[in-house]
Amino acid sequence: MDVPGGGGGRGAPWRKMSKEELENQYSPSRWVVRRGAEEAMRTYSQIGDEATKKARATGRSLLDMPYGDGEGEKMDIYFPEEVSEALPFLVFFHGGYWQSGSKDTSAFMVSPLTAQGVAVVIVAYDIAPKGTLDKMVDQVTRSVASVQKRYPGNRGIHLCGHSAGAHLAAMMLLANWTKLGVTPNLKGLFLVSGIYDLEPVMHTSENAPLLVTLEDARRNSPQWHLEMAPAQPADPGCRILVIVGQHDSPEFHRQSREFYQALRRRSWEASFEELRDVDHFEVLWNLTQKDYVLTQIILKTIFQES
Ligand SMILES: N[C@@H](CC(=O)c1ccccc1NC=O)C(=O)O
Repeated sequence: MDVPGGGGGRGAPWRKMSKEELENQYSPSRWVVRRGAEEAMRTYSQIGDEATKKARATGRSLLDMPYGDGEGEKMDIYFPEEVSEALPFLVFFHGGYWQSGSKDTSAFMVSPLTAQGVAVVIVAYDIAPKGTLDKMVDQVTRSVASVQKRYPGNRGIHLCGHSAGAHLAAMMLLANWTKLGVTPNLKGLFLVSGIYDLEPVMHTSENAPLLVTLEDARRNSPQWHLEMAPAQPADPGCRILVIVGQHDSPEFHRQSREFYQALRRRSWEASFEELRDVDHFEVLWNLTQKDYVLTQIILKTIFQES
């Protein structure tokens, strides 16, 4: 099979990069502008940890709800004060290159969203080396189906993912819901600083615990499916917002832009947003703030459609 004709094809810029340059492009912490790499990562974990503690201490929640039989197949559900049968849901998948991160430190957006009447679900999945990419995609698919089964009267489910989590969210566009016996009421996707073509990542040190082969990479690349697989009908009721931070690396910008363009070519209702003056991590920790531009975009989108 040939490689995609677009940015992932033979002429893709990453194919001409040295090993060091590729490593650099796919190390988000090396592109932060306001602090050192380690400090940025530390601050990110700290803010995620504090936001999660706050969400668990102050609001109503159901923690560690199983969405499958596996030990790691759990999700935390955070509710707004107002009890309602018909809540809009936002389901979040954390990042960490499919090998770090946890639902227990990823409730960044819970407080500002529950305060406005949105139920927020933070999903755990088996990161590598325990989980493979296929396993993670399957788990995330079942978590979304489980939200729909548990709350059939929901007023729409929006998915949000950061970095590797944006990849998992984007893979939901290819999910076979019929197999799971339920079609989630998907209204939108917020894809934040994501990776949609996994092939370049396969050539970096991040692949050591993942052990992704070229076939795994393609099977699990939404970009590849959009460009190469037979066209699937786009869902006109599902809006997709592809978001990248100004200080994300040029390769992260390229991945987001090309995924957005591929979505548009396949008739998805997609839009693209570059967020001013934020790096790969700040974009997420800013979601703890109700006034942050992305928090406001998410709320506006959810309430326009619910
Ligand atoms: N090793 C990476 C860490 C990283 O990429 C990351 C960390 C936390 C949350 C998301 C991340 N990126 C993609 O999933 C780095 O050097 O930036």
